[in-house]
Amino acid sequence: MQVRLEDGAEVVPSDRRLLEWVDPRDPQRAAQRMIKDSWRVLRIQSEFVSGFDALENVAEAVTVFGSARIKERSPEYETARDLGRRLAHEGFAVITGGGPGVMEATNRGAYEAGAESIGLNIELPFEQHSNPWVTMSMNFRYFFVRKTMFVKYAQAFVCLPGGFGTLDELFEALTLVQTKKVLQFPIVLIGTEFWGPLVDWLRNTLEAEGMISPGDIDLVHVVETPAEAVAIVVKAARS
Ligand SMILES: C/C(=C\CNc1ncnc2c1ncn2[C@@H]1O[C@H](COP(=O)(O)O)[C@@H](O)[C@H]1O)CO
Repeated sequence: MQVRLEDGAEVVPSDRRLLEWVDPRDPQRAAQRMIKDSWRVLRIQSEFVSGFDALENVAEAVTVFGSARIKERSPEYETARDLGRRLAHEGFAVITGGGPGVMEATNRGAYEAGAESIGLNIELPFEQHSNPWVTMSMNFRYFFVRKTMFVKYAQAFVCLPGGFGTLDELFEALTLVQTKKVLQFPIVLIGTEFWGPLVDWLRNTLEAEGMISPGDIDLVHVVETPAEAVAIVVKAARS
């Protein structure tokens, strides 16, 4: 499943091939299609099978999201590393996207503390390696298959500051909890200054305009430190 760069060219990831629209009126494009979408389902199925098989014996785990762009030795990196370490000390495995930044730092903290440290990587159009701080690594072709694993094998989500990827993962989790697809699943955001304005907007705009129910906001816990985040996760998991 590894993505390679061929002569510097971008490799087309499987997700893009699946999502691109092929105009059936254009015989040339239709003929160029390497496999039909219907047969692509078998590849998707095999990715679910290998994910379920690899992860079925994971004990209590917490999935951590956050920016792929923060650098080693930055305060944000050290916060994520501290989070990984603290989760490990409480007996949790950590699951991340397996990439750089927050993912690497969290895996590193857990790894250094002797816990199971799982990286669920994703095929991207540019070369992508798993960070080295994992005890188990998988590389997924499809975002939606990988996201299923993030939720299914975790007892909670913790989000550190991040960009589109982190927001996507956060709001997917929120929707699943709001619609009761998953139960008893704490979602904790670390960083009051970073997340505060977003939560204010959720309250003052979404809730005020009736786009979410009163109480939906309570699905997210905003805290300042990894210690506070871990306390929430532990309380929920042990209750
Ligand atoms: C852009 C950079 C690296 C990309 N590599 C990634 N590897 C694995 N997972 C990733 C990567 N980029 C995004 N993700 C997922 O989204 C979240 C972070 O995205 P954000 O936009 O940075 O917030 C993260 O939790 C991953 O699951 C830098 O070299």
